[in-house]
Amino acid sequence: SLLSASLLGIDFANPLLNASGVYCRDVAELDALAASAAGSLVTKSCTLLAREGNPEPRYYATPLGSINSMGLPNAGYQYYLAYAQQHDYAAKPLFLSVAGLSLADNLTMLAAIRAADTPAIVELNLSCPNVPGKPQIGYDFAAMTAMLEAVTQAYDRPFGVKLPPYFDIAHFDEAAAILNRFPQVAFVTCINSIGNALIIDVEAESVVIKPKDGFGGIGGDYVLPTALANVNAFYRRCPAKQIIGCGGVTRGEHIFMHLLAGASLVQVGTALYEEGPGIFARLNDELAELLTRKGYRGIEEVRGKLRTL
Ligand SMILES: O=C(O)c1[nH]c(=O)[nH]c(=O)c1Cl
Repeated sequence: SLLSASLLGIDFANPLLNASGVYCRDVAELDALAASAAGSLVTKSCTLLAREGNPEPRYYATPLGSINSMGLPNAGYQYYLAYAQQHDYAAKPLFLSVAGLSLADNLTMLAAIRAADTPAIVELNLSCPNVPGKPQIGYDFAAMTAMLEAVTQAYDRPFGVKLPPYFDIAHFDEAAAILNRFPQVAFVTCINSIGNALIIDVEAESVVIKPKDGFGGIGGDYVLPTALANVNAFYRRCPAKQIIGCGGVTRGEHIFMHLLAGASLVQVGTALYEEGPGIFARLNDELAELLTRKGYRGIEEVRGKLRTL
């Protein structure tokens, strides 16, 4: 139908899902997403052991978006694997986001996920922490290569990677060249939050979140152009892979932009946090109205059709 989407040969009723980390940390939230108009859902990035995460306030929203330094609070990978094993895949697909604190942790989690033999699709979060003092994995190309070499040995199913935003053409080139060495990396999710931003409250003359002296990843309106550029950069450079867009979606026309840029599915983070799962019905309606007004019969006709001048 009009909004039907496809990834890894799997059918989706529509291209929308949550961004990992938003509205997906416990069963109640995951069940609410499963019951919503979202075409699929992804779990909070998990670690080997459960984590409380950073002290609060660790999330703050402004009229233009959000800032967070959650610190990977999650119930531990077995919790999300158990959820994946009871999920009704006939209703909608489910993604498991994995963000091990070490390569060893990722290998342990992926081996368990593989052994469970669930239909869940793995999204490997490369914005996970690296050795202290070194940049996150997504910004350490040697570590990223080593991680993918080890993961593709341990996990023999197609999976995807969640990338941080890049801002330099040479970085798009280098990151894509690494990913293209791994055909098993079947999709790329662009982008994670733009890291280490700082939001200031003038009234209080203060930062707005407690961890890291107020430094945190931003999402929302702040990041839409960067998200679209990363979607299109990897769409152009990775013709054998699919792209999941993430960043800056608050209205149907933003989903349309992500589709034009090359996205097959589109994730919603900050706007979902602020509006709740009802947002998916609104966004699907707005997207359907836009597609119909423009004479499209399906989102497949839109994907990657961005014109240049
Ligand atoms: O602080 C977090 O939990 C977090 N926050 C983000 O904005 N992206 C991530 O990938 C993670 Cl893991």
